[in-house]
Amino acid sequence: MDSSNSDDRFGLREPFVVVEVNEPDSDPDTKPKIRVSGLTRVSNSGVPILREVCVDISKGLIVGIIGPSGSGKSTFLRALNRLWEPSSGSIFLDGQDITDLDVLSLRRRVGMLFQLPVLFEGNVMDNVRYGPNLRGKKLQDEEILRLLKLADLDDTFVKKNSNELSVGQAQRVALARTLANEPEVLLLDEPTSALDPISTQNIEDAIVKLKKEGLTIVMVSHSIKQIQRIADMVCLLVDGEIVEVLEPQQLSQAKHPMAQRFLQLSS
Ligand SMILES: Nc1ncnc2c1ncn2[C@@H]1O[C@H](COP(=O)(O)OP(=O)(O)OP(=O)(O)O)[C@@H](O)[C@H]1O
Repeated sequence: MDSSNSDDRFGLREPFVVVEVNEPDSDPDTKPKIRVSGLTRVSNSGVPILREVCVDISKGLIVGIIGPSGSGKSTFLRALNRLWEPSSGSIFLDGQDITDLDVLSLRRRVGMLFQLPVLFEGNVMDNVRYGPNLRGKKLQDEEILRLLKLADLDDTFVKKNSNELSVGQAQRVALARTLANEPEVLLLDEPTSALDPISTQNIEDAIVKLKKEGLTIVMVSHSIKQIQRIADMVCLLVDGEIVEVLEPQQLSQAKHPMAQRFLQLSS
């Protein structure tokens, strides 16, 4: 692992941080799952929100994104499935510029779970079936139950109306709905912020299980402990820049002053 800020082997501009080094033009299987290069967002009023963020994310890792409120974590995550277009910079999925992909197919491959879940009208089953239905695939009942179980919901939820659910339950249905699309990458924006400790643990277990099945997971979390429990690598985002990439157990060794302060106050 190299967390250098000055690696120019890929011709990328600084600041450049790699979660895992991959040689250029290497075998497609060892290319980064996601490459973010010079990603910049400037607000309509001219304020920089993301500043030339560069990062490689290897397949099958859980990458935690942490940082102070307003540092750009959600904005970064949303860029990965084109919920906004960058002011400059590029994002590659398996080596392909995501702007060359059809947005719907990108969002099937790169599923996102938002901080506040939004469910469609209808019952839980309708919600879980939605994505596959769009592609002409009818999910069998057993598959729906499997997805709900993975998201820590028992089969009594199948027929519940989506407007009868608590925020935590809706969040878990949203997770099952996202998984129904068989994504390759899962973007999680504080996925357990509305959950009790037992559900949190079950969802963390599910995230680790999904990783073992080969999913690449990028997760924003305010919980350092959670990141230490499940992430393989952590990107520290401060004021729109990834200032450090560390292994979770090395967080106390962060050198950036704002990162140090944030970590001290968070632990
Ligand atoms: N659509 C937008 N237009 C203008 N500014 C925005 C927009 N969305 C976000 N911002 C600003 O960009 C900055 C980063 O926001 P973002 O939500 O990405 O931060 P965050 O690190 O996820 O914060 P939190 O931890 O509080 O969720 C903030 O200053 C926010 O006010």
